[in-house]
Amino acid sequence: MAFYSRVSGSVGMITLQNPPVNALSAAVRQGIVDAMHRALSEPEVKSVVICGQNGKFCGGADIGEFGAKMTGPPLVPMVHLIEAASKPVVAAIEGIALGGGLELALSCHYRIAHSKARLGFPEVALGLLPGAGGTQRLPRLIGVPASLDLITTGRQVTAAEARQLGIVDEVTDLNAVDAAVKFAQSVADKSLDARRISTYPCPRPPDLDTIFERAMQQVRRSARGAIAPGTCVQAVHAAVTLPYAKGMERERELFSVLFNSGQARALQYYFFAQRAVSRWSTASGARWDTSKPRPVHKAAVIGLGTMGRGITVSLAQAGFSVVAVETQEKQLSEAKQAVSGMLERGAKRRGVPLAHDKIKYSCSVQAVADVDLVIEAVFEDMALKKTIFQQLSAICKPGALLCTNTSGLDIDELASQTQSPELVVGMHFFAPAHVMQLLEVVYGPRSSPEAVATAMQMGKKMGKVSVAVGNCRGFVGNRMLKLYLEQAFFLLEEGATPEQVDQVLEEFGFPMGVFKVSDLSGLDIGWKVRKADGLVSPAFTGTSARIRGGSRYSPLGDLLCEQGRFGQKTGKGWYQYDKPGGRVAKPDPWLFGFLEDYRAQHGLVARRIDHQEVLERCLYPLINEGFQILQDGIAAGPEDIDVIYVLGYGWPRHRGGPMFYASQVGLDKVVERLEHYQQIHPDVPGLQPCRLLRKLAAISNPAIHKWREVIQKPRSQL
Ligand SMILES: CC(C)(COP(=O)(O)OP(=O)(O)OC[C@H]1O[C@@H](n2cnc3c(N)ncnc32)[C@H](O)[C@@H]1OP(=O)(O)O)[C@@H](O)C(=O)NCCC(=O)NCCSC(=O)C[C@@H](O)CCCCCCCCCCCCC(=O)O
Repeated sequence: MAFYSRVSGSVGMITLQNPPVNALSAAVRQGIVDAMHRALSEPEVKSVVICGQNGKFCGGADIGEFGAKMTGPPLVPMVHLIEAASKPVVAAIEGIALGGGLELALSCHYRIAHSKARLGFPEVALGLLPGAGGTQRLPRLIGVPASLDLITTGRQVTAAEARQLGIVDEVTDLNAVDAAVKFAQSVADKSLDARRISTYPCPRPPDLDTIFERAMQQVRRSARGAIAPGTCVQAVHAAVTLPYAKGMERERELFSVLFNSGQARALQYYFFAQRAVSRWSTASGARWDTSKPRPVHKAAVIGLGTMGRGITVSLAQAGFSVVAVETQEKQLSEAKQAVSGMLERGAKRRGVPLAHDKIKYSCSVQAVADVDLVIEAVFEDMALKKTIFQQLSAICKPGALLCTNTSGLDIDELASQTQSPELVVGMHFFAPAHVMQLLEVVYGPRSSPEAVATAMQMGKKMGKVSVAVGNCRGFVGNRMLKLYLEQAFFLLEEGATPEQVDQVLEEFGFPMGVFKVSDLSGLDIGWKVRKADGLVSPAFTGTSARIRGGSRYSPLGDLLCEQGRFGQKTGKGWYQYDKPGGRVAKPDPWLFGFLEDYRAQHGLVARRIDHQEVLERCLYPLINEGFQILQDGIAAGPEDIDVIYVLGYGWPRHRGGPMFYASQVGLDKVVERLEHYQQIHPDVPGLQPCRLLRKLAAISNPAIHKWREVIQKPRSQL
């Protein structure tokens, strides 16, 4: 709701009250409309201030209302009522003015912001455009180029930048509401003729066409199939080419297209999913709200390869004291240099002080004796990790949390090397660890709720989105990825090329197709894992070359590695590059010949494989594995999987994540297509729809938020 009061005798004060972000729910809109009418009708009131409770002006329209039938006064007439008011209205912006919140502020005649406030139009990230006049008022106020930047990217600006752009009239370090009240008194009798933004002419720079062409090209390049950014450009175009009223009609039309799109549904689902994962639970019932994290002041990182360096930077930037350990002298000095460079670049980019003094380097594991938490980040080698965990258990102080950055090894096996297995959890960072937002927090059967809570909180402090997952090979992300990679290899055996498969996946919205990603991360990584698993051996020849454990296996990746083709780093992989370390992937005629010979050798006949098959074969087995993961209780809900895939694996956000995508395709359709492919490839177990998927499909596609009711309670793991 919105609360009306009178201050200093002549100022009507409207306070938005809808915690936590004062979103413009039906009740808030009704409250504002009622309060405006009251303020306008009271003769003693000479001016009005609009502010938000608890230091937050307004987080915009209530996204939770978008799925249901709209009630209450609509937003557009509400902002028109404010702008048309005969008494000056001043917005007192504290904390945030986002989306509809900024539109509300733009309908006021003046805007006073606190210096710590952030302003912006994040609608594009929800698959929308500012639909309450934002696309028409902002260009009139600050011009087309700056408006295009803010509206198409969703970039939020500080109060200082907002002042520079002309969005706010004054910035204060003091109480913004008090400042707004004083300001409102000072303008009480001033004419409002020049204060109604909708009456301003929209500036028309001479190179207008070029500006819009460039904006369109820019959004096409970065949007990867998302429709909202381009539609935002069209809406801003209307502000320049149409009178205000017509521009508003066009904004409404374009908003309606986006509002009713699947992409908006996906992005809004994702918005809530990303927040839902912080309310974690484990298979045994440990929960975020009943588990207390331990205090962590000092942390250690063991192993300063690429991952260890990124984790060190991330910890130091989050304010933790870090002991960074690398036993090889040469590696240690290289790491010091690399970490310094990363910190300097980070400080410059984020405008924060350097965090060099947070880090102490050592080449002895003994240096971690007094830390509260250790993150082991050595090679993916179980024997080595076990030795380190034995050492850590002996060296670390009682109660220290022992974490591993393994990307898929058994947490419990590592825990069993220590005296306190309840203090062992996985903290699986994604490369580059100081940049990527995702953290999989992996609990083993013996990890304590307190240990999980501590790792989850550490992740949050490091600016990560932490997702709690159970212990299994590959955890959630890499376990599902295995099925995706496997199908990509099979498609090559059957006649596809890496370019074809990658193109289909990139058109779907992945930033890079599976083969380009493989070249980037290095083919040798998977090869080492397969070798350790006993899948690579000269013994597998003839008819057994393409079978492991009774199931179909493609040795294509192994064969490339045997040729020294490890991807970008060697200048050759699934593609060729102009030099080792080169970045631009080019089709490689050698590979086509290699694939032909391979097929001939194994009696495979290449066939034409269409776009749809590539997509379904790559995505549906991955999705099916996601259902298996839910069935096994490894992830608590579909949101966990979707967040992992969007933040860790480049799944296009406007498709919501693999589980949301499946819900949109229709679970019965996914089952039907998997069964179809399984009939053709009976030797591929990943094509067999799992029990949970079949069960959900059979009860006619329940909405994704209902799936948890169907997922059976798995057996206790803690
Ligand atoms: C605000 C934040 C920056 C705060 O971040 P912080 O980290 O502090 O906290 P959290 O992110 O964890 O959030 C806390 C809590 O609050 C929930 N929440 C946040 N914002 C909203 C919101 N806007 N609505 C609802 N709930 C919100 C959040 O979910 C958390 O709760 P949870 O229980 O999930 O943990 C940060 O939260 C943030 O960035 N928020 C999003 C801000 C945003 O995107 N704002 C824009 C919203 S969209 C909008 O404003 C649209 C407008 O332009 C105009 C729309 C016109 C409307 C017309 C509607 C007509 C409909 C019919 C049309 C039909 C068309 C046709 O068919 O013709």
